[in-house]
Amino acid sequence: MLKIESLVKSLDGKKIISNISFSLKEGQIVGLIGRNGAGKTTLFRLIAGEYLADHGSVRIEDSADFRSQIFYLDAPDNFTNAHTATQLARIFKISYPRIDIDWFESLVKINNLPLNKKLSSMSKGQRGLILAISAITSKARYVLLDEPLDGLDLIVRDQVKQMLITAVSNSKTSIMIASHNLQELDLLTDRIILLKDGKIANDYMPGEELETANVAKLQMVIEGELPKVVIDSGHILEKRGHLYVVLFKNYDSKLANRVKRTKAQYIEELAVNSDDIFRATFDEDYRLHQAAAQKEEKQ
Ligand SMILES: Nc1ncnc2c1ncn2[C@@H]1O[C@H](COP(=O)(O)OP(=O)(O)OP(=O)(O)O)[C@@H](O)[C@H]1O
Repeated sequence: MLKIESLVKSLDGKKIISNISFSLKEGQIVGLIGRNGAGKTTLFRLIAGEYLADHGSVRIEDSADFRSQIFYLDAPDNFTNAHTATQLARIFKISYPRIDIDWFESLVKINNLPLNKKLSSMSKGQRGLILAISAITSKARYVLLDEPLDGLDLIVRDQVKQMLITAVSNSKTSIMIASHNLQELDLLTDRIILLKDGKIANDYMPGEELETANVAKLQMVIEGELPKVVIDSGHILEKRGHLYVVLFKNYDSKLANRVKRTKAQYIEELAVNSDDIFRATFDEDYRLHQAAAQKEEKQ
């Protein structure tokens, strides 16, 4: 198990990671989400040992061989581009001595990718596939991937996802994926960690968010004026005629009663997903933005 305990990191005098603790179990795919600049890459760099933490620790229980157990490519384009797939596998062997080069080469071939062409002359999707193949065949127990599916077409994304799922189910690998594609993460991951203000704001299993996040998504039919509770505490996600989909955070029994007492003709609770959790977590950012826009309008 990879144990992260009380990690703290400041950059340029600003606290980016502020007391983060969690463990990564074997055989899990974990999503890491947060707004731009939330500290996802910084956290990966700390876990991979590229940054020294100001405080706290990253440990792998039952292993002293730390480096070869964590696969992380920081800004992969920088060095991988200058090499062919065959060369890369041999370079990776220095850091990951257990890399299975035969398996690497067979996966490259199965995916119709060239072994002897520099990555710089491949497309983004082809490079993405080669990096996913490298991560899996490295035999590192913990794989950290920053936006691995970004910019890849649907078919390549499915191929990468298939490889990641096979890797965790066939071995003791554990994969952590930083991504802004929350819908994709909901379907791919066993667990999602949401960063806000340098801390873990939520840690949940997709599909079970409702119990942990206290967020409700209601489909409501409202004719006439919008009820005050919807304006004050809700976030309207959709409107089609009189049909509204409204998100509520901190949805406790008091708020539920206020909603029930409205003149809505029909109310139905819908399943909550990570997009909803994310919006609810950053609700104040919307409201600040709205207030600033209104102020601008008045001037
Ligand atoms: N080398 C650095 N020196 C100073 N500040 C940095 C450095 N790297 C990152 N930061 C700052 O740390 C914060 C977190 O950056 P980080 O790249 O970890 O965020 P992120 O969650 O990965 O963002 P994104 O989703 O946009 O990729 C940002 O405010 C960024 O400006």
